[in-house]
Amino acid sequence: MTALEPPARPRRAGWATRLVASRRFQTFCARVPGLRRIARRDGEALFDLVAGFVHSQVLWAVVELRLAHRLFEASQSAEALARGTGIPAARMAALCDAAVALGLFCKRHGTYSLARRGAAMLGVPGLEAMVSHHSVLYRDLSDPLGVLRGEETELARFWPYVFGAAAAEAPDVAARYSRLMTESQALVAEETLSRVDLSGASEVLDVGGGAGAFLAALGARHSGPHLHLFDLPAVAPAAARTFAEAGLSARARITPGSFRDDRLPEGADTVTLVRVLYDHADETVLALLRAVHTALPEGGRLIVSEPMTGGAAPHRAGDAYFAFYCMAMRTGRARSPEEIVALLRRAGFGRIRDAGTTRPFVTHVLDARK
Ligand SMILES: C[S@@+](CC[C@H](N)C(=O)[O-])C[C@H]1O[C@@H](n2cnc3c(N)ncnc32)[C@H](O)[C@@H]1O
Repeated sequence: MTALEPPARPRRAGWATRLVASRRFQTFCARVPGLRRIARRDGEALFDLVAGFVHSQVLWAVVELRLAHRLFEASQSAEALARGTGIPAARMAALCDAAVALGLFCKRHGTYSLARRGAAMLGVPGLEAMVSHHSVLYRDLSDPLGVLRGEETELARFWPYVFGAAAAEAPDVAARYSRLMTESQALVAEETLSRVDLSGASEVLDVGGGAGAFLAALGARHSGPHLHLFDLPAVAPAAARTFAEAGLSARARITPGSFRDDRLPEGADTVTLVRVLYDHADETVLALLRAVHTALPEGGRLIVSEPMTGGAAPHRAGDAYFAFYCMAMRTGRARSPEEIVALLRRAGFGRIRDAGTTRPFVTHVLDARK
């Protein structure tokens, strides 16, 4: 249910649901061809849910030991891969077999090589860094009820700005989270810029723009727009480096500040909020959207890009992953496009277009006009 939908009246489970849930019916299905196939598929899907956490840990171990990189260099035996890891060869073989089963590696005559999916993993910018930092989320999710009840989490400390600008003052902490965001930004920028055309913008203000990766991608794609980044003071030096390295310093400027405490700079005809809203509570988001509305000229444009939930039709990426990730961060939440549209309307935005996504696990884009 989204915040906009009235709740449906509670109904008792229908006869079909009660039938499928009965042990006798399941036993019957296992014997009847046709039904047997459906029952087996359901069984496999349920088992995948049961085993999902273990699959993630296998992936985490593969990333941590850089096995995909080593197999990219040359196919190898488990003995060779085990050397220097402190893991016995037989256990390394078990890990590699698990990676074969998950479609990451291939195995031939006891030698392992990269499967297509394992190779693709190396080609996805930021994926390995994302997997690595998930150890923090997994520790929190070892007590999912605690996360659901809103108890303290380790992940919230990983992203200290969720507690306000002052919490994110340490440059090393800001550098750590900015690096992770920068590495994963390439796909987000690619998806966002394929959904909306920003070539005609005169100045784009990226609020919460982090280390500048989104503006750098925008600047590389379109030569017209001036680039303006707004983020916390601890993050600004990394953005300056990004622009210098991309040869964009002459087109780019940076305003350090907090959107909780400071006015947003004016002058941009387009504002972007990329992976910012889901970190914050509704009141903070509404205040930020109102501030963006004030900063924009009449007809100005706001692009919101971040992973969203499915609303009336929950989906795996938004509802079973990002919603729980945000919950573990404690302050924000993943929202459906409809919920963000409602907040945009309350902030004064009129024409709003859902620019959609082809990859909901990367981002989803909304395009609004003042
Ligand atoms: C999840 S990161 C996204 C960074 C970048 N937009 C991206 O997608 O890679 C959220 C960003 O919002 C910034 N941020 C959080 N609170 C802020 C505040 N009060 N004022 C300005 N920026 C803030 C953080 O420093 C961080 O760079």
